[in-house]
Order: sequence, then C-alpha cells, then structure tokens
Amino acid sequence: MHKKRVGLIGARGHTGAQLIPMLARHTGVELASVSSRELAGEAVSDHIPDAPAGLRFEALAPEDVAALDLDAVVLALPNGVASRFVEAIDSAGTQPIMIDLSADRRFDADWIYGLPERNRDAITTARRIANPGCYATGMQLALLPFVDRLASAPSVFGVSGYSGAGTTPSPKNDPEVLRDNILPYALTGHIHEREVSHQLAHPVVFMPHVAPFFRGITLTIACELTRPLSPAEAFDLARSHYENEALITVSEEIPLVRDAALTHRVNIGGFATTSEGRLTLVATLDNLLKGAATQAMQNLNLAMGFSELEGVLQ
Ligand SMILES: NC(=O)C1=CN([C@@H]2O[C@H](COP(=O)(O)OP(=O)(O)OC[C@H]3O[C@@H](n4cnc5c(N)ncnc54)[C@H](OP(=O)(O)O)[C@@H]3O)[C@@H](O)[C@H]2O)C=CC1
Ligand SMILES: CC(=O)N[C@@H](CCC(=O)OP(=O)(O)O)C(=O)O
Repeated sequence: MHKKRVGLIGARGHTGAQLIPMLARHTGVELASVSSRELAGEAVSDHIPDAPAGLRFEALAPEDVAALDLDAVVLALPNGVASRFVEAIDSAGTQPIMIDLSADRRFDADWIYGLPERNRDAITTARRIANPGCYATGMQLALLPFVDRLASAPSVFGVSGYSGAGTTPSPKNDPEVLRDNILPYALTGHIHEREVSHQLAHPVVFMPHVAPFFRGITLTIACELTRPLSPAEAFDLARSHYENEALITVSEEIPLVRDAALTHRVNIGGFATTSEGRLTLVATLDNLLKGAATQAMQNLNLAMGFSELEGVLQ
C-alpha cells in the first residue's frame, strides 16, 4: 500500500526530536523530508538513533517545501516562522495536510484546534490543524469536566521543564539561571492564558514558571464552583469524563511530574475541595509529548485516517 509521505519542518528541535522516532515507526507513513539549516547534510540517525537509515537533514526554504510531493507537513518551527511556509504551500496549490505546532494558528478560524479529547470529529476532516500549547493542553484537559460549573476564573500555577523554552538559548533554558532556582515569567497575558480562555470561552489566570529539570509540566489549578463538590464527586466527574480516553489517567492521589515525563499521558488528580465550593486539582504531562509531539501524531493520524495512536505507543 502507498505510504503517506510526511515532511517535518524544524526537525532539529526538541519537538522534532520526539516526532522523528514516532514517524519512523509509523506503518502507514514515510518520513520523506526533514529540515534543519544548522544540520543540513548530516544523517538524521547521527542525531536521532531511531531515524530512518539514509535520511538526511536538508536546509529547506518555504518554496522548497512547497515543491515537495507530500501528503502532510508538520511545522515544528518557532512562533512566527511557519506562516511563510504555509503561504508558499498555498501558492503552490499542493494542499498537503498541515499541522502547526506553534502558537500562530490557534486563534485562526480556518485552522482546526487539535485537542483530540475535545474535538476528535472535527480533526478527522481537517486539512489544517493548530496543535495546542503544552501548558494549555494540561489546563484544558483538567478543566473540561468542570467547565460548566465554574463560578470564577480558575487560577493556574504551572511549572515546566526547561525544554519548554526550545533550543534557542534564553534565560528560561540557561542552566546558570536555573541552578537551584525556579523562574517565574509571563505572570499575566501568557499566550496559554489567552489560548485556554479562548478555547474554553471562560477566563483563566495562568502563572508559568520554569524549573531546572528538562521535561515535564505540573499544573496546580484552583477554582470556585457554582455548587460545592466533595473530592470523591470531583474525582468521579473527571474519571467518567475520560473513561474512554487512552492517554488520560485520573487518580485520587496527587500526580507527580517526574511520573509524567517520557510518557504520552496527561495525569489528573489530587482533588481537594472546601464546603464553600473551592476545587483544587493537579495535572501533569510531558511538554514534549502530549504537550506537543504525541498530540501532533494523534492529529496527523486522525486527519489521515489512521488509528489515532499509530506510531505513538510502541
Ligand atoms: N518545547 C516545547 O515544550 C513545546 C514547543 N511548542 C512549539 O513547537 C515549536 C517548536 O518548538 P521546539 O521544538 O521546542 O523549538 P526548537 O527551538 O527546539 O526548534 C526549532 C526548530 O526550528 C528550526 N528553525 C528555527 N528558525 C527557523 C527558520 N527561520 N527557518 C527554518 N527553520 C527554523 C530549527 O532548526 P534550524 O535552526 O537548524 O533550521 C529547529 O529545528 C515552537 O513553535 C514551540 O513554541 C509547542 C508545545 C511544546
Ligand atoms: C518554559 C517555556 O518557555 N515554555 C514555553 C511553552 C512553549 C509552548 O508550549 O509553545 P507555544 O509557544 O507554541 O505555545 C512558553 O512558556 O512559551
């Protein structure tokens, strides 16, 4: 059977490094092109052990990508970079499925927001999919079982591993800045605060921090509900909401970020309540997997008609 040809643009980065092994082991897909200006000409397998033999990084300009015969393009580029590739592909009229991992298209009505546990059906017929942000993925999945009961803007304290900041050097991924430290940043107006408020049609307050571990996110979420719940009632609501979701685990215990790292899951738990109606809960995930690459694979599979976790679970 003809394998679907997929291009990965921005393949040298943290998310690209997670996507390459999943695309390589996908039985219905051929990883046809991977781009990097910095590593152009080098064998991908010299950097990613599970990469297809013979595949080399290429420095691909937007018009080069547009000229490739691809069924799908995954854009794992920094915010603000993907548009020139989308425009070149549109001008060429080749119409591959496109998945943008950046924040650029998450408010664009012409792109389907790729959170499968919320809008799986829309993704299956989409040709342009905006992959959610990492913190935003955890916040939404934690809050969705309670969104109709919210009496206030949930307040979210988030901590991410420094891989969240990408490979471009910055204080957020500087070992010296992070040593024995936790760095608060973007304490109002973070893109994920706006993204989640938009997607849930309900305001949220988000306070991100970055920590000296490499990967993983933990979110502690506090909100007021219209009617008090017991911890057991809150647990039951979340558990039943996700009972058919392979990548979502719900527990009474508080999930720990180190147990989420290197897994494809979002773990939701630690439900604590007050008689006045407050609910506090915790969500953990791997920012590079369900926060990015795993979710992109789910979306790619749904849009191409494959089993949703093909290539993801080994
Ligand atoms: N890190 C994370 O936890 C998450 C990241 N995201 C988003 O996913 C995207 C990728 O993130 P991440 O992998 O961490 O980023 P990185 O900084 O690690 O990688 C960026 C990639 O883009 C390439 N690149 C950079 N600038 C250009 C350019 N002007 N033209 C062509 N290629 C370029 C780089 O390769 P080269 O320079 O060699 O060409 C590299 O492959 C970003 O939009 C990020 O916001 C989303 C969720 C989670
Ligand atoms: C630690 C750190 O810097 N994390 C990043 C999250 C990256 C992400 O999810 O990407 P988008 O920008 O595509 O949403 C941040 O807060 O911007």
